[in-house]
Amino acid sequence: MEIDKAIRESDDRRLKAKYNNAIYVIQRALALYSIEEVAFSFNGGKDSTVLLHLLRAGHFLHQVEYGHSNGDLSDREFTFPIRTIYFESPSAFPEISSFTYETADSYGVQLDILRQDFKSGLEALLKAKPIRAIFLGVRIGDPTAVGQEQFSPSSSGWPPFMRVNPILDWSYRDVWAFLLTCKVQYCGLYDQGYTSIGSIHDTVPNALLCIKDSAVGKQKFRPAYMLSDGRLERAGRARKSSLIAGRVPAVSNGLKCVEPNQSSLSFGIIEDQLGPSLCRKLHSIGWLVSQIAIVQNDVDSVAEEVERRKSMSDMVPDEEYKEYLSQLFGDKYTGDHNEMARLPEGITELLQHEKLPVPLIMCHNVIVLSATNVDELDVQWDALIDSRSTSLLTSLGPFVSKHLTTSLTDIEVAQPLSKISVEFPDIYIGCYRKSRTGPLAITFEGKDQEKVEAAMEAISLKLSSVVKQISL
Ligand SMILES: Cc1cc2nc3c(=O)[nH]c(=O)nc-3n(C[C@H](O)[C@H](O)[C@H](O)COP(=O)(O)O)c2cc1C
Ligand SMILES: Nc1ncnc2c1ncn2[C@@H]1O[C@H](COP(=O)(O)OP(=O)(O)OP(=O)(O)O)[C@@H](O)[C@H]1O
Ligand SMILES: [Mg+2]
Repeated sequence: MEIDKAIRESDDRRLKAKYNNAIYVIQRALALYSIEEVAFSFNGGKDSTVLLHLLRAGHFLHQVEYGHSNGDLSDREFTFPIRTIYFESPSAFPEISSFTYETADSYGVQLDILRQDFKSGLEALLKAKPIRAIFLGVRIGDPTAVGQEQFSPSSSGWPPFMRVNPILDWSYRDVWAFLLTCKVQYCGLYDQGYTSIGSIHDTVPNALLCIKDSAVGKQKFRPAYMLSDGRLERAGRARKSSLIAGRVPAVSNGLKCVEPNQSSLSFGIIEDQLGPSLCRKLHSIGWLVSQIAIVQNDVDSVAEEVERRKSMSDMVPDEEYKEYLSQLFGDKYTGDHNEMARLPEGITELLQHEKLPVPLIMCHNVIVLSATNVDELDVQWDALIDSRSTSLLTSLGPFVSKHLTTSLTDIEVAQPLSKISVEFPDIYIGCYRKSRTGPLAITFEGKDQEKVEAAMEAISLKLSSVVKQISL
């Protein structure tokens, strides 16, 4: 089986682990349900293309395991036995529709075409067929994945069936690693900068892949697999709603910051001022920021990112917060603002302060700051520090920083520095050069002043012995 062989021969250990897990889920589903009771929801997108090939491999391995095949069958002799449904829509990209049909043809997939909306189509299908489980190419970053597991019953209000999500835990990189390793065809739109494909009305190529072709003066895009930050996969998809513009700009659990993309921050149209400002503030009270994430400014994207950082449940309307908003907006308080009152379920505290028109939100170890500019951030930060009601902020002492400069080259300082960083594991050592030929500045940061000074002395000694060796 060519897919199984390609993965086994690859030396990408992460991909192998993801593949094995997905195959395990598929095989469990095939053991739990008969072949007539399962269906595959295929739409020609990259995730469902991955799933198609996983299902081909999973079914093949299942057959071998149960002794129905000796494993010698050529893949093309194999008719794909799982009922496959495609919800065809007039607003689908023609490239996606034709890829879906062509792929089905190539792999012996019999397509059941449904032309209703998802819910009505599934209701009709489940009445007519004994289907009990449906395979979907949903992944954890998708807005619809929130709260789902690899086996998740359909939601209430939907006909009853089991949603089986074998690639739920796959990242954007995993998807591309699989498609490229297995050398399978995918829809050509992904080579034109599309990174996630919805309808023709809400999808454009991902601006992060744009290359300006100066000769012709028109835009060109790199292929989807070149997008380095998979979290921005949906940057080419229009937002479902613009209900909460300006809300929830910064979330920090002490080590990570999430910043919704305001006014196309992520496209470089405006300069990010909140991120650096918040980093400085966190640093001043002893926190290190290890990551800043920029996400779309909508409820789903923020919830997903928070979910990734700290497992937290769905966004639900919060009455107390709604009350604050209605006081703030008075008569202008509309349905849209109701959306703004959606907070993560399991919220632990609303942090009130006289200087804040609306309280800050704290959920477990995540603090949500709702500033839209640096001035507002200052006010919210002061209120947060002032209240000191969170142990997140109180337990840490500030950093002590020292630095020295040297005219030695990077290569000459590399070895002494790595020795010192082993000797002083709790001191953060960094290097930077303001210009390529200028002196190298070495910074030392830590909570214990004596240790910072000891590390600096130790490196000075080591560097001066390098200088002596050079001058000898
Ligand atoms: C086979 C299948 C099963 C689905 N099951 C559910 C479900 O149980 N609950 C739900 O809220 N949406 C379900 N959906 C809808 C998807 O979550 C859908 O992608 C989402 O509502 C957004 O669709 P849109 O982006 O096309 O508007 C299902 C869709 C498909 C194709
Ligand atoms: N029109 C459709 N017909 C059948 N299944 C669908 C349809 N739209 C979505 N699905 C199912 O939902 C899954 C998730 O859709 P989603 O759009 O997130 O992924 P994709 O289309 O496979 O890839 P991409 O994120 O690149 O668009 C699909 O993999 C597929 O299983
Ligand atoms: Mg899609």
